[in-house]
Amino acid sequence: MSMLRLDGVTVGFGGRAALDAVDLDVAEHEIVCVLGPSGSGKSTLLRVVAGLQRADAGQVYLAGKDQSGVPVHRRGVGLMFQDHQLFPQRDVGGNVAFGLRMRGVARAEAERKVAGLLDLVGLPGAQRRAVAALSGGEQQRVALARALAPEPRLLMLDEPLGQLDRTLRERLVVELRGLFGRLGTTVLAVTHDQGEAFALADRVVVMRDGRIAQAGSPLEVWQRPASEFVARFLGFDNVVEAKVRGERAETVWGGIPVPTGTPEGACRVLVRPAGVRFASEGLPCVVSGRTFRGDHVALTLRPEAGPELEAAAALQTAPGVGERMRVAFDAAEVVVLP
Ligand SMILES: Nc1ncnc2c1ncn2[C@@H]1O[C@H](COP(=O)(O)OP(=O)(O)OP(=O)(O)O)[C@@H](O)[C@H]1O
Repeated sequence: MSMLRLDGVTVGFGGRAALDAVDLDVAEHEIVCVLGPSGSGKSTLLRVVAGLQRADAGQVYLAGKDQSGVPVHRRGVGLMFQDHQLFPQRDVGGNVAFGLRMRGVARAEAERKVAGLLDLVGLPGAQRRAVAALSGGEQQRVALARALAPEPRLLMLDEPLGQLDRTLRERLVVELRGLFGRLGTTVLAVTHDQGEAFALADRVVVMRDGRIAQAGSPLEVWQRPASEFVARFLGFDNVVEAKVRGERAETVWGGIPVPTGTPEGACRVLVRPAGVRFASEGLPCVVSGRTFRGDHVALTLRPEAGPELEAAAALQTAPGVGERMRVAFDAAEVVVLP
């Protein structure tokens, strides 16, 4: 069943569409991450679903019911914002219990629930701790427990891990995915960090100028970016003008193999860095940059002609800046862009 459905939702600010006829379905128990550059409409999307922002056109449905005119507190959605907005004067328990007390849950029941949630987010027994004395990551967990407490049918997260350092984010993202899976929570999260989105989501939605540029599983979007915009947003910059003839695309980098059935004629072609292979014959290049990436070395190659190329090399054998080599392209890593 569809937990959330947006049908042609449009929101305009001063003649400009922050959301432009957006259609989106989120299934029950699904985790959907919305990605996109600054100003693409991600926060507006969350706000319109929460009821904090009115749609100029289109409908929002929650569990099949049109939400037009339904106020925020009656939508049954949980919200967690970037700056997690904990109440500094309340202790951890008071913060997590907030939504429960608002709903008139009895004290003993609320206390039992708070204890369970704190266990769940990895802060067992933290009820009486002062919020101000917690680390950023601990505060984030408290905010999450608070958002989960009323058992929202849809949990919405706006840059949930935004202010945390990378190591903590990478750990929390794994924990969150596990937690949502165990609870069966339906999640709509917004982030500008693609690593976070790809690690958390069952499905990613890439936005551009108020529209959905692509939606699909992390693997689909990663392997088959639907446009040059999505490809570059994901950090793939090996894009070149091409003319397809048969199973080859002629480019300034020379011939690039393309999948059988690719339409003939002009297009643009993306070669993922993994598909740029050192070869005895092929395009002559000079290494112009070299960046250590932990498990590999990212190389920038300057070819004889055309834009620079990015390649990945093994740590032990990566060439140095200034070295000359030839490269060939692997068909499996080539994507033909419309
Ligand atoms: N209350 C508002 N009044 C006027 N314009 C707004 C308002 N809220 C958003 N906008 C505009 O709508 C567009 C989309 O904004 P939105 O905050 O949804 O983008 P975003 O993708 O969440 O960006 P960011 O990643 O920077 O948070 C932007 O051009 C923004 O300036």
